[in-house]
Amino acid sequence: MKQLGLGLLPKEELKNVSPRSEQAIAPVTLIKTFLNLQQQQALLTESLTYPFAQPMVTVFGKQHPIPRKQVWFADDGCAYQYSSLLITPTPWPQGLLSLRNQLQQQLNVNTNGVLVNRYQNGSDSMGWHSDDEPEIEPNSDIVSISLGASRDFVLRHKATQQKLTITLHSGDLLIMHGDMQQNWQHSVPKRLKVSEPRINLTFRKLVVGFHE
Ligand SMILES: O=C(O)CCC(=O)C(=O)O
Ligand SMILES: [Fe+2]
Repeated sequence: MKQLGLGLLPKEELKNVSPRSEQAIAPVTLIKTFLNLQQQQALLTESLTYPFAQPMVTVFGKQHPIPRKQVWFADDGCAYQYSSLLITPTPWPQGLLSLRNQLQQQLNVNTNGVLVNRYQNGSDSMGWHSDDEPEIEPNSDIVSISLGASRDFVLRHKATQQKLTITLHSGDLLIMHGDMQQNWQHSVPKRLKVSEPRINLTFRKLVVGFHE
């Protein structure tokens, strides 16, 4: 298991920033190949049974389907609201429950829900956002695990617009630390050359009973 610090930015990101010491360091930790090939394959197979939906959201007064599919698995009392959608929890499938326990044991991260996003190919995407909904336990880490196709995950600092791109490969785990959502947005931009599907799991800790 190799752990990378992400304090350094790629060269092209440096050219407009002076002096160097002004750069923010994104509060993320990347653990490459956290899941072995066998675990990746088992979860990809399990994901074929997940009840994915493609809800409509309102953007600038117009209704659109989100550009990907998703499902929210969580404990009782953990409904999740974002983009005006209130999503009630679906019970955990076995593979994700085991993975949640693995995160608790190996990383000491305690979660009670996982948002699964399915990007059919590089035309599917996720726009700029922060995961800063009020039902998320304040300052909790969000653990993101990727399966299938590699995709770029882009961070953008809210104040300076500084960008950082991390390519997430199958089996990689990225921790978005508690203070990240306050200062940074993130996105998964379209990548039209990508033809294979990707699954992303974001394990979260919600305040139980928030929407009750
Ligand atoms: O697909 C990804 O890597 C990011 C997903 C994400 O940002 C989210 O579910 O909030
Ligand atoms: Fe997010």
